[in-house]
Amino acid sequence: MKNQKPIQDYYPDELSYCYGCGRNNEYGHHIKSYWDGDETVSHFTPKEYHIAIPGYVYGGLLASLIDCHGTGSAALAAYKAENRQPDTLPAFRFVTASLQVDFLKPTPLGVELELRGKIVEVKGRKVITEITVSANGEITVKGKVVAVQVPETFLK
Ligand SMILES: CCCCCCCC(=O)SCCNC(=O)CCNC(=O)[C@H](O)C(C)(C)COP(=O)(O)OP(=O)(O)OC[C@H]1O[C@@H](n2cnc3c(N)ncnc32)[C@H](O)[C@@H]1OP(=O)(O)O
Repeated sequence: MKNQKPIQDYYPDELSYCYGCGRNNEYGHHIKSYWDGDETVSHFTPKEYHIAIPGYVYGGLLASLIDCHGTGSAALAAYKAENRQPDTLPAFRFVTASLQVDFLKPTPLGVELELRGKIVEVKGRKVITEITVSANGEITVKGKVVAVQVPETFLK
């Protein structure tokens, strides 16, 4: 992970406005995803206004983190499957087809969260990942993301 550029920093400017991961969205979360061995990793510290009930993180935010770490992990996995670097062409860009989230325990506010992704399947235009969210070393949320390469028709 050291000295690695996050996959989102390879997205072109016009695809970098996503609320979850777009570096050009001043209101967004700016999620960054990296390889850590065979897993992907991302860190995020919720703000105090990302609150559900006092002391705990809002579930919609947690789903959003899983969503964008999932699509970022999908892009990382697609390059790896072709043994290519992320600055090579053709570029892999993914959108979310399906997002499943299980909230196992309340997620405490005020600490850094760690997201870890496992690549479950890389098949054709589709990548499936399983993502966990941990707080204080304990998994509080699990998710599954089906990401599909952005069709040409999506890009205006
Ligand atoms: C680059 C910066 C991106 C940042 C992204 C951030 C994350 C987001 O929030 S993206 C926004 C939310 N997502 C969307 O708006 C997507 C809307 N949906 C779509 O555009 C389309 O349904 C799309 C592109 C996902 C899939 O359509 P299409 O390209 O026709 O896929 P299609 O050929 O039918 O299916 C491809 C594979 O995906 C699977 N798949 C498609 N949809 C789903 C689904 N909902 N659930 C499970 N699997 C699915 C298919 O079964 C198929 O798998 P297989 O190859 O094994 O048969």
